[in-house]
Amino acid sequence: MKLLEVMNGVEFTSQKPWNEIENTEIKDIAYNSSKCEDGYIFVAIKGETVDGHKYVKDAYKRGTRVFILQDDVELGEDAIKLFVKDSRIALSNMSSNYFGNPSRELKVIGVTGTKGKTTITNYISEVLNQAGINTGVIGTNGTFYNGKSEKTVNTTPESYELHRIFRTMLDEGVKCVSMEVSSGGIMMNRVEDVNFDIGIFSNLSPDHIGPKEHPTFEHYLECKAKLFTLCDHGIINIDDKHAKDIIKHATCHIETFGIEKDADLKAKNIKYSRELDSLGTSFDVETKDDIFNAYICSPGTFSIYNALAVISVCRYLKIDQRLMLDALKNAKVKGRVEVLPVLDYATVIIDYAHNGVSLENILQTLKKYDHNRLICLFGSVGGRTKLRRKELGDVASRECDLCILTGDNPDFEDPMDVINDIAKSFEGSKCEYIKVPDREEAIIKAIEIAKEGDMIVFAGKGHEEYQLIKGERVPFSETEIAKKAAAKLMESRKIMVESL
Ligand SMILES: CC(=O)N[C@H]1[C@@H](OP(=O)(O)OP(=O)(O)OC[C@H]2O[C@@H](n3ccc(=O)[nH]c3=O)[C@H](O)[C@@H]2O)O[C@H](CO)[C@@H](O)[C@@H]1O[C@H](C)C(=O)N[C@@H](C)C(=O)N[C@H](CCC(=O)O)C(=O)O
Ligand SMILES: Nc1ncnc2c1ncn2[C@@H]1O[C@H](COP(=O)(O)OP(=O)(O)OP(=O)(O)O)[C@@H](O)[C@H]1O
Repeated sequence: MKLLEVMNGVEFTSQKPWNEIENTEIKDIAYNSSKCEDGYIFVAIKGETVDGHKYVKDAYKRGTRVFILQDDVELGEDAIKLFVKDSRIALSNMSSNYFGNPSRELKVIGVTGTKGKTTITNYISEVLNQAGINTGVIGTNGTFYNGKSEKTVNTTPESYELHRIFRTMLDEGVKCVSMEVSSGGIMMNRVEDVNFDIGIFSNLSPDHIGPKEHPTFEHYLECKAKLFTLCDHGIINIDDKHAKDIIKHATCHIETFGIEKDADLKAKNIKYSRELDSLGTSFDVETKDDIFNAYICSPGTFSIYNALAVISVCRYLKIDQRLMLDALKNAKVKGRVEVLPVLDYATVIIDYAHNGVSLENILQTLKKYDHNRLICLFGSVGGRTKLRRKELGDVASRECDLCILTGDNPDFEDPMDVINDIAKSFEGSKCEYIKVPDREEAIIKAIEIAKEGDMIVFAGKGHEEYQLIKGERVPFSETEIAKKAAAKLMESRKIMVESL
């Protein structure tokens, strides 16, 4: 490919004459020097940890001769240096060009917000696929299309990976992509050149504020709001207290959904139901010219908000209403309020809630269903802010009858130290608690102590199939452990009954 085709739309200056740049062909783009070889362009990014300009010489040694730079670096005479104002923005533009601007040929739906991104993107894909629109997903749980999957390092991949994935999906017949748009992804210009058709805002609360992330809450909000300058049609949760701020920044057409405030799509007459393998919610959806009933096999108010976002998308894309409602009825997301039908006398749920806000949401939601005790098994990640431990402990000790404090990705920290931090929240609380640092033992304990009508939540790990211990991802499946423990328990009870 010609270098100039890749640079289309990127402003740059160079130390080389135009004819030399014009005649240069390139094989590929790399933003990590270790991937560089002859024929590549190396994009030097000033990172959060290191300055990519440090690795320019390494890329040169590997045979690369074309460089995108913000600062000058001394190199051999044969190097072509293209100077840009911002390497990340240049990488985004170049990646889109290199892969043939695939997002322009796809319908791209971006979902942003503090909570609900993974759930909404996956619901959209399930519903659209069932309606016959081949839809792929990109987000925290990975990349999925046509039954294939790929792991992602970031919720919103780096621009080069993103456009590569779009290209592959497009070549394999995908028509629509439902993707999570993190504030970090927007801050790092990963989605700058994505042609979004629809943007969705779920909600906003303080998160990702700190070193290497957002300096302030306002910055976090502005990053989220930027999505609504990159899309044609914005779908906004009007009940969120920051909806107005998001709309204020938007340049796209806006449509709203909600439960409390006036909205283009409003849920009413909410009813909850509890089955062995699901916690369901039924509600009426009212628009200015229609009213219909919807059912989802997921509990609580936040699930209704997620469903309203999906219904808004389907209406915008003119999906048949019957098809949409049928698909929504069965839509499930791994590790998001996932009911494990392992015990026939108690409800066991796996959920990804790992901060105060989401744990409070799920626990308060579950309390709305008939239950005996509300039991929560949780921990908090090692080596990170102690504030999260306090938030989680405060919420769980307030909302639950019993908590099992355990390990959750302890990494290099002793899980007991994390547990002891969390336990401080239980001083003076009516909620009982036990400490079981090994998460597998904790799950077995939870299954053993379950009584008729109990509601038990394993919070924090959600879809994760590992436990992070001393820098290593050790395979770990909550589902498998719970299944085995329940089967063993049932077997021992059967033996006891038979021996009577
Ligand atoms: C702190 C942070 O955000 N880091 C992200 C960032 O890496 P970075 O800029 O820090 O990279 P760096 O390590 O400083 O290196 C700078 C440059 O030198 C290059 N390099 C480095 C070493 C070498 O030998 N050769 C070389 O060329 C690197 O490839 C890079 O281009 O850019 C990388 C590529 O886009 C990301 O993978 C990486 O995400 C890390 C893994 C991360 O944890 N990010 C989190 C904060 C994040 O982005 N989270 C959001 C979700 C949260 C939200 O809602 O905001 C997400 O979308 O995942
Ligand atoms: N709309 C929502 N509002 C509040 N909480 C939600 C919502 N949807 C899901 N949750 C809760 O938050 C947890 C994470 O949900 P989900 O993974 O969909 O959000 P996310 O935005 O992708 O989060 P993260 O950035 O942490 O990956 C769920 O397990 C559930 O407990």
